[in-house]
Amino acid sequence: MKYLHLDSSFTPYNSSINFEAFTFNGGEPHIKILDQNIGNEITITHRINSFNDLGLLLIATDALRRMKVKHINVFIPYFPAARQDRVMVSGEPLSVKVYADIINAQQYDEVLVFDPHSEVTPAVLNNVKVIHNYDFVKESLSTIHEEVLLISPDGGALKKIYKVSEYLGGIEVIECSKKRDVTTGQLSGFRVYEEDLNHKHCVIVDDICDGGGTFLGLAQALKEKNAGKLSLIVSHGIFSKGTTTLIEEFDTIFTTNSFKDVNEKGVVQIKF
Ligand SMILES: O=P(O)(O)OC[C@H]1O[C@@H](O)[C@H](O)[C@@H]1O
Repeated sequence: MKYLHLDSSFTPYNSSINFEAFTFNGGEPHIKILDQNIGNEITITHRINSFNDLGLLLIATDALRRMKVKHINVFIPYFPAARQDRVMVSGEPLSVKVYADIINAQQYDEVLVFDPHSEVTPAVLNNVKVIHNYDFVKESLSTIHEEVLLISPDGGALKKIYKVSEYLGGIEVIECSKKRDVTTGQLSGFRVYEEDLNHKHCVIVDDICDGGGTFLGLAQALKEKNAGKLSLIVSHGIFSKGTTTLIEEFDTIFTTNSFKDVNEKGVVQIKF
C-alpha cells in the first residue's frame, strides 16, 4: 500500500508518493504525480479545512484514477461540517451531507474519519470506517498519574464517553448538560450531575474545541462542585480563539493533529 500525503505537515504514514502541487493564479489547485510506478492501492491522507483543500483531494483522486490505480482509500481525520448535521430552521443547509455526497461520488474503497461529531457523518458516507477516540484518550490519560473522573459536557457526548470509559476499564463518568437561554438559544451555563467532586482530577472529553467557550464555562461549573485539577481532551483542536485562556484554566490540553498543528506549551498534541 502506498500513501499520498497531500498536506506536507500531515504525514501519518511514512512513505509518500512524490508529487508537485501548486495553486494557479486564478486560485485553482493543481497537482502532478511524479512517481509512475505507484501500484494498485493508494490511501490519500488529507486535512480538509477549506474548499481548496477539498479541490486538491478531488483532482488528486482524478489523477490517480487516470493512472489506473484500482483501489483508492482516503483518510480525512476531521470531516468537514460534521457539526452541521441537522437542519434546525428552514433555510439552513445539511452541509455534512453536501460534503459526504462529493466524497461518495469519488467511489473510494474506504473513507476513514476520526471521531466524527455525531452518528450522522458515518451514516451519510459510503464505505466509511470510523477511528474512535479510545486510543487517543488512553494515550492522553497515560500521562496523568492519579485517579481521574471523565467529564461529559453534554448529552451529545454521553454515548461516546461511556464507550471510552468501558474501553479504559470503567473510569467513573460525570454527566453534565448545557443550559441555554430560552429566547436566544445561547449557552448560559452548565448543570453538573454530581454534588461533590471531592477534589479529583476532572478530565473533560469531547470531540471538538472551537472557540473554547464550552470548556471554560464547564470548568467554572466543575470548580463550583469542588473539582481538583482540570484537563481537557479534544480530538479536533480548532482553537479559533487561541489557546492562551484555555491553557490558564486547564492543567493539560490534549488534542491531535487532525485539524492543524499546534505548538503551544500546555497543549499536548498526539499525532497521527
Ligand atoms: O465552545 P466551543 O469550543 O466553541 O465549541 C465546542 C463544543 O461545540 C460542540 O459542537 C463540540 O462538540 C463541543 O461541545
